[in-house]
Amino acid sequence: MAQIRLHLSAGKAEAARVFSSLEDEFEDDGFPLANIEIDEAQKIYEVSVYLDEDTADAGEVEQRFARRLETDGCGLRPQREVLPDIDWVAKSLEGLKPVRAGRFLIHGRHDRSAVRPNDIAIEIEAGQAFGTGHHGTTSGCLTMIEHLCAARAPANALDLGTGTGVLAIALARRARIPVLATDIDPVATRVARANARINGASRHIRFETAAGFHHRCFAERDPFDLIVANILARPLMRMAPDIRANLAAGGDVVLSGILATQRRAVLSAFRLAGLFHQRTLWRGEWVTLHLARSRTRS
Ligand SMILES: C[S@@+](CC[C@H](N)C(=O)[O-])C[C@H]1O[C@@H](n2cnc3c(N)ncnc32)[C@H](O)[C@@H]1O
Repeated sequence: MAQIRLHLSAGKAEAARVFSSLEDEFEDDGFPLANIEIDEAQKIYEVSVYLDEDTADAGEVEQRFARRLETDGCGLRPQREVLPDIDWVAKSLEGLKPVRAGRFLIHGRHDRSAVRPNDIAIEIEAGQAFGTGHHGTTSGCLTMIEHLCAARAPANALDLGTGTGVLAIALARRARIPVLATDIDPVATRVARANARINGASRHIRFETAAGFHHRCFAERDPFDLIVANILARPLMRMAPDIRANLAAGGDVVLSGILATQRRAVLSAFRLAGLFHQRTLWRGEWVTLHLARSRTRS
């Protein structure tokens, strides 16, 4: 349904006074009001009231708006704009188009039709946890997982900081191996567990809430031949010795959540821990790193 916006522009103090007067006038009617700075340099503000085009008494509302301005608006004249009818649900989903990374297609429920025959499709709804595939760190990890799985199949993986569980699900679906997926945030662990169920990956993945490596599940499941951790540079650097200690001989590590400017510092911290750079993927300002226990593997 189209909306009508009645609006006027004024200086800061005048706009605040008009806005407060309109709040008094319309507070019982529930019409949305806004007072937004539209010109920072000249300190010009725009005060608006929004009403649906089919509001029964739209004409009367417009007259009340104009009357208020006559008394409290120093003769300011309102303007009227009809806003086009927008499908807000479709609009909000536009930013969440399916994401491809290697063979993986990460998509929401509304985009099941985008799945092609050879895709490994993972359905994730944007919600309470991080990891819809749209962020460069997640897509970097997915691409790196695809690359590693194609080169040498891992047998026992860890997804540290699982968020929505997207990387754990990708590993389970791609390599059909046991995955331990942990997160410091119990909400994320719950969301990830539900996502694994939706994506038919539950039987491969064990989810635990844990800060770093502080949980007995690591001792029960290590050593891992693939550790994926998309967290942030500083916590990753702190955890470098633990990551190394939980990695099997010949194992691989994929790290992300690292800004390009932090890449050298992260590589140094992990070199000190005995893990060596193999490859970097660049996604905008973010990098995803592949490290291994040997200097020489590709
Ligand atoms: C950037 S998100 C990554 C989510 C998902 N793995 C992805 O790639 O999209 C980082 C996740 O790590 C979790 N996290 C942060 N610090 C952690 C820690 N010390 N131990 C475990 N999880 C942690 C956060 O709660 C968050 O869910």
